[in-house]
Amino acid sequence: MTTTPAPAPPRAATTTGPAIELAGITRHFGTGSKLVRAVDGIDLTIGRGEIVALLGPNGAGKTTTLDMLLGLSTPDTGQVQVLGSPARRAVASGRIAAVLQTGGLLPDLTVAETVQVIAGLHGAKPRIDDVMQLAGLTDIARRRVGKCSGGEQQRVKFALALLPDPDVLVLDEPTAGMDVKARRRFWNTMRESADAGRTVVFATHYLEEAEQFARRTVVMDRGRIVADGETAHLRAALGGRTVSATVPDTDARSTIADELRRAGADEVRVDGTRLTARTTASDELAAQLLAAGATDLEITAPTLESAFTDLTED
Ligand SMILES: Nc1ncnc2c1ncn2[C@@H]1O[C@H](COP(=O)(O)OP(=O)(O)OP(=O)(O)O)[C@@H](O)[C@H]1O
Repeated sequence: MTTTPAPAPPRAATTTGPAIELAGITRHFGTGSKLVRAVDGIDLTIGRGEIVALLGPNGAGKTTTLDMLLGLSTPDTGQVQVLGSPARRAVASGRIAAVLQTGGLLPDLTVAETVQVIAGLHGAKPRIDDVMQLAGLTDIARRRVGKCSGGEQQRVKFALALLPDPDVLVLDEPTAGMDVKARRRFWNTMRESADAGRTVVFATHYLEEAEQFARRTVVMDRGRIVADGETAHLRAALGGRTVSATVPDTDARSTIADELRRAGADEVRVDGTRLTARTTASDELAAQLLAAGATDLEITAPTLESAFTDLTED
């Protein structure tokens, strides 16, 4: 039996309330001395249209969290709501879809055939052309999936996830194994999709992806959320900024370096005429250096990599 899908309601017309709500979620594996608390009490609310990076080291609990979000596993305790419904109902109605690390594609089908078969199952044939284009697959439509690179296969999975026109898209390390060019291409495509108002949650090990793509970053470690905020704020709030300048005047250089050390600035270094320090008062230090005749002033924010290391270190 074939069914014609009802036209999707405009995204803005769906009910109000958050896209995702996790309340008091826990999930463990094993027992006794082998007990692993993969998710150890997570509360997380994600609004509609937000793009959120879930960042954390191996084993932090990201995949376990996303699996519960997708109804693939059930929390031991706590509630998962997606667009106001239990996760499984949201998945069944195509309102949430995912690009996961696991889950194979059939290698003997071409890219176009793969998309057509799944579109048939979803009753989404009218969306095939749009989705092929959005996922950047038009040029490789006739290639067998088995001959596609890792990055191209991820784009095929992305296309399949877009077929039901989901409101929420979940991506678990979608660019793992892609080279820099493929990664950039993937995120450009994703950005277009997100601009259409979708909520996007992605787990990543690539810290620059969180910086470039997500306004909000949730950092997980050992099953817990250890930081949650605007990606730029998270970066700036942690560790201040590194200020570096050439200070030709020897007395001024050593006076400023001594003052910085007394004030508790980190990593105060003097290499020849170059003075470098990490401080939370970077504007004040920059003004002081310029007043002392400094040149070649540089101020750099820490990378998320170093912010993340600071956060997750004991
Ligand atoms: N099915 C399972 N059986 C036993 N332990 C599991 C199972 N799934 C996950 N774990 C454990 O739960 C913890 C969290 O794993 P999870 O895969 O959620 O982390 P992650 O943050 O996604 O890691 P990665 O970045 O490596 O994918 C890890 O210690 C992992 O070994």
